[in-house]
Order: sequence, then structure tokens, then C-alpha cells
Amino acid sequence: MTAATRVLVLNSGSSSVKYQLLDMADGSRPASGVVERIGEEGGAADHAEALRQVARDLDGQGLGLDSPRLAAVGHRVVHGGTRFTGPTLITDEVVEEIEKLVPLAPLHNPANITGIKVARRLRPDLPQVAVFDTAFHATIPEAAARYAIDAATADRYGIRRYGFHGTSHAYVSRATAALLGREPADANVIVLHLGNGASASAVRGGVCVDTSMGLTPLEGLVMGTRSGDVDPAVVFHLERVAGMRTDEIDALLNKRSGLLGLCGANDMREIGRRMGEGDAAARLAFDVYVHRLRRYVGAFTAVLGRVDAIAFTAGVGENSAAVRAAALRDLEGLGIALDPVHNAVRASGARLVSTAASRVAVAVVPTDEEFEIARDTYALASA
Ligand SMILES: Nc1ncnc2c1ncn2[C@@H]1O[C@H](COP(=O)(O)OP(=O)(O)O)[C@@H](O)[C@H]1O
Ligand SMILES: CC(=O)OP(=O)(O)O
Ligand SMILES: [Mg+2]
Repeated sequence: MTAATRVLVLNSGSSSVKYQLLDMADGSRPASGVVERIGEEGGAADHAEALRQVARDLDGQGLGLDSPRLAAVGHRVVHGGTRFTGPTLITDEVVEEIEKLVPLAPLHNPANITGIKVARRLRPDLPQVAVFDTAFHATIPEAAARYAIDAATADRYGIRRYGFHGTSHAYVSRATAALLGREPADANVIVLHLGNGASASAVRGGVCVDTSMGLTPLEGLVMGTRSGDVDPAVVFHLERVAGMRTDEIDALLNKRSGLLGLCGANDMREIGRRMGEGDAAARLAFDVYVHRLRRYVGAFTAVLGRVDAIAFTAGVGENSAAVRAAALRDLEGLGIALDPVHNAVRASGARLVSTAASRVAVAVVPTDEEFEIARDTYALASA
């Protein structure tokens, strides 16, 4: 009999399900894919339908969930609240707890729960592990995790900074240390995860000490469709003056803001194209995006005191030389000097894009949330 060394990773997002099958014995990835545009015309109707499609895809390749080589299923779960600060073996009770966190991540946790339920129904005998976006941020000190609001109210309702994209920040900060030839314990890194959702984190010696996302994945950087930081009074103002309901404001800030709200496009490629044609709205969207990014680079430089590296990752971070260049322009005073030639090169692996003289290394490091989830899952399932 062949040993069960494979882990199926399900990464259910708000509008997509990504999956990967990883073999932990030899590092191979026998299958991967994505079902996109869930709930949109021409896409899967909902997450349950998307997951059935994933199961069919795997079956079609002879790699179905019934495979005896499967050791475990690893699920990305976005919000773990205060209870889940590490990878967790899924039980009925764990599912109930994740369900209680839905109000804190309404775009994400329901999709994660659907994935868990479908996979458990198909393979009730297999260990299934939840790997939380929030876990890596559990080390953030109180001074950075606390909001300055009435303490009793905050405690009663669990209002604090949780942070997200933690598996990416963990993986990329480690990979950046490796690129510098250092142990994670010897590297202070600012990680800029710029995907459709975007967040920054400050990692000191392998331990996260601050991050830009907060109670929910809405705070911080400008994102594809999310506003990031706004004065909280914007919400009261819209309620009182514009007569908008809470759920309308929620949808406005989460789904119709960010780059999309500023210029009608949430894809940085399209924004780049339109800027090339002299489109003023696209230019403004880019400038607002970059300005916010620079603020966080400055803030996290002060949080860390000594910065060894700044790492760009995820769709925009890995691919947009223009965003990287604009984000770090004229920061020689902070010891940051991007090399324009290295920065412009299109390549796939982790690489340095700073000059030899730059005190702070600047790196482009492809993220690998699926690897990180599989590693955590396999460790727990085979313990
Ligand atoms: N070649 C590119 N140039 C600039 N931006 C890109 C490029 N490729 C992808 N992107 C950006 O990456 C975003 C998606 O990033 P990704 O990390 O895949 O997001 P998510 O995991 O949140 O869906 C796209 O919306 C697009 O703006
Ligand atoms: C937490 C979060 O924002 O995730 P994503 O970027 O996948 O939307
Ligand atoms: Mg992502």
C-alpha cells in the first residue's frame, strides 16, 4: 500500500475557490486549480457548487477525495477570533466556533465553512485542519492590537486588531530571511501583501508585531474594492446625512470602494493601461493606493526601529514594478534604494530588487499560502 502523504488544500475566497494537492513526501504538486467568479454570470452559482466542481476536477484526474494517498485536508479559514491562534483539528465544535465568527468576516468565513462541510461529508474519516489567517498575528503586542475605545465594550465584543493574510506574512517573512541568508530570528521584515485584499505587516525576528488589517479585513491599505483606513465618522455621516443603512455602508466600503470606487477598475493591470492613455481617474486611484502604502512603510519602519528588508508579495506586489517603484521612491533617507533595472525585470522566483548600497534590502517574494497551509496541516495530522 502507498503511504498517505498528500494534503489537499482548499482556499475559499469571497468569490473563488483555489485548491492544490501537495505531496509532502516529495514536494510535488499533482493537482491545482481555481473556480472563479462564484455568484456571477457564467460562474458557479455558489460555493457549494464550486466545491462540487473542484471534486469533479480532481476525480477527472484520478486524484479524487477518495484517494488512499490523501493524508488530510487543510482549509484556509480567514477569521479565528481570539480562540484559534494556531492550526486546529476540525471537530463539530470547532465548526460551530468558526460559524460564530461569521459577523467578523462576512465575505470570507461562510465560504470557508462551506468548504469544510463539503470535504468532511466526502471524507469523514480524514483529519481536516483549519489554518487561520489571523494566527500569525496573535503575537502582536497589546499596544498595537488594542483600539483606544472603552475597554469594557472592546472586551465584551471582542473588538481588537486581529490581522489577516497571516499564512502569507508568515511564509514571506521566512522566505525573505532565507533570501538574505539569515535565520528568521535575525531578520526584521516589512511584508507588503498586495493582492485583491491587501495588508502590511511588521515582523521582528520571525514574530509579527503589527499589521494593517484590524477587527476585519477592511482596515489599512487601499485594496481592489475595499477602502482601507477611513475616519470612522464617515459611517455615522453616511447614516445621518445620506440616510444609508448599515449594510449598505458595509457593502459600499467593502465592495465598491478602493481602486474600484476611485476609478471603476480593481485590476492594477487595467489601471496601468488606462494611466498610459492619460486617464485622470486611474492616475488618482494609483496615487491614493501608493500614498497609503508609503504611510505604512514609514509607520512600520518606526515600529521596527531597524528594518532589514521590505518584501513585496501577492498579485500586485509580485507583478507591478510601477507600484513598487512609486511606493519606495525617494526613500534613501530611510536607507531604502530600489534598483530600477532589477525592479523592472520580470521573473518568477524570490529576488532582490534593491541596489547593493541600500541598507534595507527590497525583495519580491512570491507568496505560497497553499504550501504554508499544507505544512501546518500535515504536521498536525501526522502528530
Ligand atoms: N501583471 C500584473 N501587473 C499588475 N497587477 C497584477 C498583475 N497580475 C495580477 N495583478 C493584480 O493582482 C491582483 C490579484 O492578486 P491575487 O494575489 O491573486 O489576489 P487574491 O488572492 O486576493 O485574489 C489583481 O487584481 C491584479 O490587480
Ligand atoms: C483576508 C483577505 O482579505 O483575504 P483576500 O485577500 O483573499 O480577500
Ligand atoms: Mg489572496
